[in-house]
Amino acid sequence: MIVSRLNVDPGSEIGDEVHARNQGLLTDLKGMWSMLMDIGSVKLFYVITRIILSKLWRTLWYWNTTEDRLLAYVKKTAVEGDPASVLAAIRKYNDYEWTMALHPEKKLKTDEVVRKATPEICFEMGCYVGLSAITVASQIPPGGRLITVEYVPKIADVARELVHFAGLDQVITVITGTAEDAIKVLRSEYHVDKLDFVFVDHCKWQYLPDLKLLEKERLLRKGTIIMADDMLWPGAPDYLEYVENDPKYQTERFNCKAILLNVPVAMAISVYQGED
Ligand SMILES: C[S@@+](CC[C@H](N)C(=O)[O-])C[C@H]1O[C@@H](n2cnc3c(N)ncnc32)[C@H](O)[C@@H]1O
Repeated sequence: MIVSRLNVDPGSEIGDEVHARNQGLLTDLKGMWSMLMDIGSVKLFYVITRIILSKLWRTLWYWNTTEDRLLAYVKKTAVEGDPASVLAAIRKYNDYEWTMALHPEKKLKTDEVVRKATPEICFEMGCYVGLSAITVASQIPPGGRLITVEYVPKIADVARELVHFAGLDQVITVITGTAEDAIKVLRSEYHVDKLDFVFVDHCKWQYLPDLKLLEKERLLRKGTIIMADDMLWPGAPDYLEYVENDPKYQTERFNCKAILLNVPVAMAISVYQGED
């Protein structure tokens, strides 16, 4: 192609030479590109740029947000009143467009932990559209409940709609606001005495302060399970250091890989050993 654009006859000697040089250049470029892609930060930059550009394109084209599109997709494809089908549709939507919803391996681990623990009173920090909330709510025993907090009002509205669509209004309460503010009113406004299970998945620098606030408000009991996502990437090192070293917690890590980046990620699963 390049040869003909240069107006050189491909069959001629000069044509062959130009063609060979182009091929060499192409191979060099490919080599350089794959070398760059091996460098973690470049790969990270590439993946994030791709996600942002594809989201921007969709947002301008459809003139709505990722969460609006996800909600419409779930309502169109899932069965109303069936949490499993809502979860499957949210997951399927992730194949079309990246969202912040919990990745499949971690969802399975959450299923397992909650099923074994049979917690009645659960609290989540960082609801997003409710994938992890619906996951937890699907596993808790009858009569149990989950209070979840989402900081962005529009996203909290989508989560409420999805919870309603899944038929879980009686089980899940979505609070709009910060986890910190919610913790302060859990006892007075939501009649929580002690929490059996806590899922931590909001902004990483708030993990530790909010955990300490739960301790201070005496909302943890001996045996409360605290599951925290994104331990290694993006990472909450101060939180991990605390739950892995403070004798008030017994912690194990669940290691897996991030889907897009193929980098190691982990969840911390801690059991509170402190006083009630
Ligand atoms: C990683 S997403 C949560 C994903 C969700 N747990 C799931 O698996 O489907 C993090 C969410 O936490 C919310 N968030 C960030 N900081 C927060 C805070 N301080 N309090 C409550 N929500 C917060 C963000 O708006 C975002 O929707």
